[in-house]
Parts: sequence; structure tokens; C-alpha cells
Amino acid sequence: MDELRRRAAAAAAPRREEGLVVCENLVRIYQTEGVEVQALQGLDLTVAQGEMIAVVGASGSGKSTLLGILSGQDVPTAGAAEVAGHDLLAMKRRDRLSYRRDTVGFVWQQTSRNLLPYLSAAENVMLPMTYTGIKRSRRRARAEELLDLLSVAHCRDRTPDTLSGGEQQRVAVAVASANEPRVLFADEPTGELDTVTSDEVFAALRRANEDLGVTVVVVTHDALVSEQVQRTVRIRNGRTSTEVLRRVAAAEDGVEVLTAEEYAVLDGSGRLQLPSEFTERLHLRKRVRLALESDHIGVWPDEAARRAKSAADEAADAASGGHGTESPGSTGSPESAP
Ligand SMILES: Nc1ncnc2c1ncn2[C@@H]1O[C@H](COP(=O)(O)OP(=O)(O)OP(=O)(O)O)[C@@H](O)[C@H]1O
Repeated sequence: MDELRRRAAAAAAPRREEGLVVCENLVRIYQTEGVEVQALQGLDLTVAQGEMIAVVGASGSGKSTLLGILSGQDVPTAGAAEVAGHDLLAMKRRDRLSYRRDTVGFVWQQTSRNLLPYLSAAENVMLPMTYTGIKRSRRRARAEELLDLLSVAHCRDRTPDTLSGGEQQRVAVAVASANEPRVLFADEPTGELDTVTSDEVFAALRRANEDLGVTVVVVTHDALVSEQVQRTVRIRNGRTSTEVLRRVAAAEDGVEVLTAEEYAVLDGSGRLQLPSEFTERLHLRKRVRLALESDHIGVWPDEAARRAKSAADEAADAASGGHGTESPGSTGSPESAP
């Protein structure tokens, strides 16, 4: 009985993962003209304070939907999302405004969305500080410090139309960092830029992360960005599917090498997505057999499906001259397929 009570209590108050950004089982369903689109289908994501991560995924996988929710512009349909202790599902409208002003900063792909065209770079950076009660002289000093840190001090008195695309995006990072946000979200910040310029913008984001201590989440298609952060999270069909972790390790000869390892993401309910190249190769469909070994879990095709595949392989072999070898353990017939 005590055990049942303990389990019920645990289910009623699930222990949240620790992190500055925590999404658990996040769902976002759009309704348009009676059609339902499940943009996020139970997404889990944790970002630690001080981390800089990249989020990648095919078009339509849900990246922008996720950023819209985390930046306080959109509300999820279900699940849990917390940023720096703010519950994004329960947040009231007024709190949402101050959350967007003080807790998070954003950099969008379209430079025109980041900067006001009739203000100079320094005025653009000072603008978000207007409502914080900081004195004008202090606002100007901070704007200049930020522009200097991000290597765009020379752009201080120029309006955006006189800046290159890369300079505009670096000023945008300064604007997004003006109110000392806890997290900076960037949606394809280098999408419209060439490689060299994109490198400079990435360097500015890294500066914000390392020198200002801001946690950074970048949605990107740019390999230059996704391969330079320590963690890249891939979203597939509205869920986090894999993560690549990069580490510097010492090789036998003492030389430091960068290693990158890909992991599947296991959610709070024990679900994971198997990569399609694995499932297709082993003909894994619908059901699989699992076996617990001392240090890993084995995943095998369903026996009936495996027999059907062997039979299909044999038939293909026979058709091509019958020189193939029988698959080990192949005893079934196509009729036994599921
Ligand atoms: N406002 C909306 N109304 C209806 N459906 C939407 C809306 N916004 C997004 N969607 C749908 O939700 C799914 C996820 O879209 P989302 O824009 O988040 O993907 P994405 O990974 O950011 O794509 P891209 O890389 O092309 O920007 C898509 O099927 C999209 O069509």
C-alpha cells in the first residue's frame, strides 16, 4: 500500500529535469481550416545553464515552433516548458511581456526583423534598455561595450542600411544581449550569409555565450555552426531524435582530438526513435524483440517479419540465378509474414 501511495505521489508530481531550459513531452497542435497539424509531438529537451547548443532538423520538423514557444510568443497545447524558472504554460499575459523583455533575447534570420531601420546601431542596442530604468548614460555605455565586444564598434553611429549583412547580425546579437537575458534564441541567424560572414556571426554568438555567460540555443541548417558547438540536437517529426556530443579527448600520443558521438534520445517514458537506416537495414517494423544484457539492450526484428524478409531475399536470389546462400535460421515461408 505504501509503495502504491509512493508511486501515485511520484506520478502526481513528476520530478523535473534540472536545467535552465526544460521541455517535457511538449505538444503543439495547430488547427487551420479544420485540419490539425501536430508540429510538436511530445518533445523533450534540457539545456543547462551556460550551454551553447544547436538545434537541427528537416524543414517542417518543428524547430521554429519550438523557438516560438521558448521565446514566449506562442503557447504549447500540452506538456511542460520552463525557462529560468518561468512556467511557459501557466504564464499570464503581463508576465509574458516582461519575460520576453528581460529573460530571453532573440536573433532572427531576417536582419530587418532584428533592427529598426531609422535608428543607429548604438540606439538599436539602447532601445530594449529604455524600460528598465537604467540611466541614459549607462545605457549608452553598455551599448558601446556590447558593440565593442562583438567587434562592431565601428558601426555605432550607422543605420542598418549602411551595414553589411554580417554586421547587422552582430549588432542584432548586441540588441538581444542588451538586457542581460538568461537565454538567447537564434533562428537561422546565418541563413542569409556567406561562409566567412557566417563565421563572424557565429563568433559573436559564442562571445555572448562565453564572455557574457548567456545560454545560447541556435536553430540552424548551417554545418559550420552545428559542428562547432558541443551539443547538436536533432528534431524529427516534432520530437528530439538524436544528439551529437563533441568532446576534446587526448589521443594515445598526447595530441588532443575532437570526437563527435551520436546518441539516440531517451524520453522520460523510456521511448526512443531508432534511426531509419537501422530499422530499414534489419527490417524492423511495428514490433521488435528486446533483450536485456549486462551492459546493453539488444533489439531484434519480430521473428515473423524476419522470416518474411529471408524468404523475400531467397526469392530474389533464386531469380538472379540461385547462387545465394540461405540466411541462417531461415525456416519460414511468405505466408507466415505478419
Ligand atoms: N501557424 C501555423 N499554422 C498551421 N501549421 C503550422 C503553423 N506553423 C507551423 N505549422 C506546421 O507545423 C509544422 C512544423 O513547422 P515549423 O515551422 O516549426 O518547422 P521548421 O522545422 O521550423 O521548418 P523550417 O526549417 O522550414 O523553418 C509544419 O508542418 C508546419 O507546416
